[in-house]
Amino acid sequence: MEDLRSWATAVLLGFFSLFIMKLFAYHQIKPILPPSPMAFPLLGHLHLIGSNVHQSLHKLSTGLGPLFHIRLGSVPLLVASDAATARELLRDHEHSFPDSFLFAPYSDYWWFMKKLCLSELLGGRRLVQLQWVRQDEIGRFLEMLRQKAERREEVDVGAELTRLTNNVICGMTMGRRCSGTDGEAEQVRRIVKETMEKLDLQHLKARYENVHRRFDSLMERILEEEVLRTKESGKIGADGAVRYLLRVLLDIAEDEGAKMRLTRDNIKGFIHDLFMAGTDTTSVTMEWALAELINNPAVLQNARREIDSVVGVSRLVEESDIPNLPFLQAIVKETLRLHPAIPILPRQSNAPLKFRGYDIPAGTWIAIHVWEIGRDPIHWENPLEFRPERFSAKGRSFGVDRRCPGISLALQLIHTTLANVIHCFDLSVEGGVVDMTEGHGVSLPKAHPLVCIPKVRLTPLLSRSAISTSNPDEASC
Ligand code: HEM
Repeated sequence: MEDLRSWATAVLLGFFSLFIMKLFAYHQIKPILPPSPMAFPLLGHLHLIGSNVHQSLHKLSTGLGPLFHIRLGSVPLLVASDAATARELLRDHEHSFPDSFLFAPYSDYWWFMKKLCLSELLGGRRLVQLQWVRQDEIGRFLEMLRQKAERREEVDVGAELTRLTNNVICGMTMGRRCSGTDGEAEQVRRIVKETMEKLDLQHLKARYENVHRRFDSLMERILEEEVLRTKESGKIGADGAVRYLLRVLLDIAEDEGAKMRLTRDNIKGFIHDLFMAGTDTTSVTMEWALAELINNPAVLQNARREIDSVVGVSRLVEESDIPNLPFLQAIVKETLRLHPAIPILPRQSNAPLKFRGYDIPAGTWIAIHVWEIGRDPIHWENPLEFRPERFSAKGRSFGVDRRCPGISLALQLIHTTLANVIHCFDLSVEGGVVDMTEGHGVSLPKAHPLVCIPKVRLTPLLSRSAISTSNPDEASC
């Protein structure tokens, strides 16, 4: 009996100490996480996320504050939705978020491609060298508007701006006009559009197979043509003509002694990423800007006055005019504030981190809520109003696009296109006011296309002869 009692006591003591140890371990290990709403098992907070992810996250931050966490299925997501939190997170923990948004994670390959991108496509010298591509495409765009105006036809401005941007990137990367009889630009445009529509926060890096396959076969055809063209015409660029990015990449792929060995898949993936990163972001920004200008005629008049006084009324606006058009630049900044082409900037932490006393596990996705930061009433007076004057004060800026290698190209194209449309046309929509509802998609498109009826304001400028389309390297296109 005595044995039984001491045995039972020992078992009880064992259970008790196990319980104490578990309790201790639980409090030791359980991370302290930022606020979070009630979650469902397995689903987590998926039920709280609608088709407009940035708006769903905005609703959540209204209740939970500027730093909260949710779980999308098994994917943990930390959301930073005010400027101070985002700045602190990016500044103090930048080394914990090494993944690049589009390209492969930081690696020798990433650095190599990024350097190449800057030296052969998006850097200052190359931008100047390929200015004629932008000028030519803007000329064609203006001419299309003129013809539509003459015929009093409607224009789907967003679709035309996407075509323009696409043709510029096509022309600058591959030295060819992709638009035209073979409709390649159209195909690229549709593929990029589908990819952008299908990407969402739960599939940040998802590449849908059929979209990929179609891009792949299109690029394969272009690569074959490029190889054939070089065989026929010898090494392009040897005579000082422009070697386009595609040619540079093919040369590296063919060079057995090259430091970085590139495969055809690398080349196709790289070009795909450039289209993905550059097309919709740029065209959607121009479309929102024009929509805002139609809805804000006083701002439009100010912009027009500025352009008329700097450029006059007898020529088109050129890239070299842009530094002298500060109000136009303010219009673009204000557009990016209210309608950021990337409303949520994603990062992923590669190591556990401590932030404001919270434990953020490794592998957590971080969402910098750019859209909400741009509408924060603490920083912006009447944040929902389109008031470019707020950027007229020197030094005021907006945007988290430090790591965007294409931003100089995008701004050149956006400023020059907008300036010329403002200068040469009056755009109006049925009913007089543009519906500004946001649609779905990563690049914050409009819910309803901007369909306008253009009217020519400065007639003599827009005959094709007035638009310089001089391609210094015409033979290679
Ligand atoms: C208004 C137009 C544009 C906006 C608002 C924009 C914005 C951004 C942003 C916010 C990022 C992410 C940066 C980060 O992760 O911190 C990015 C990345 C990138 N952008 Fe842009 N972008 C625009 C146009 C372009 C254009 C025209 C190109 C090139 C043709 C381009 C190429 C890229 C590339 C390659 C990346 C990935 C960089 C990396 O992974 O490190 N972008 N852009």
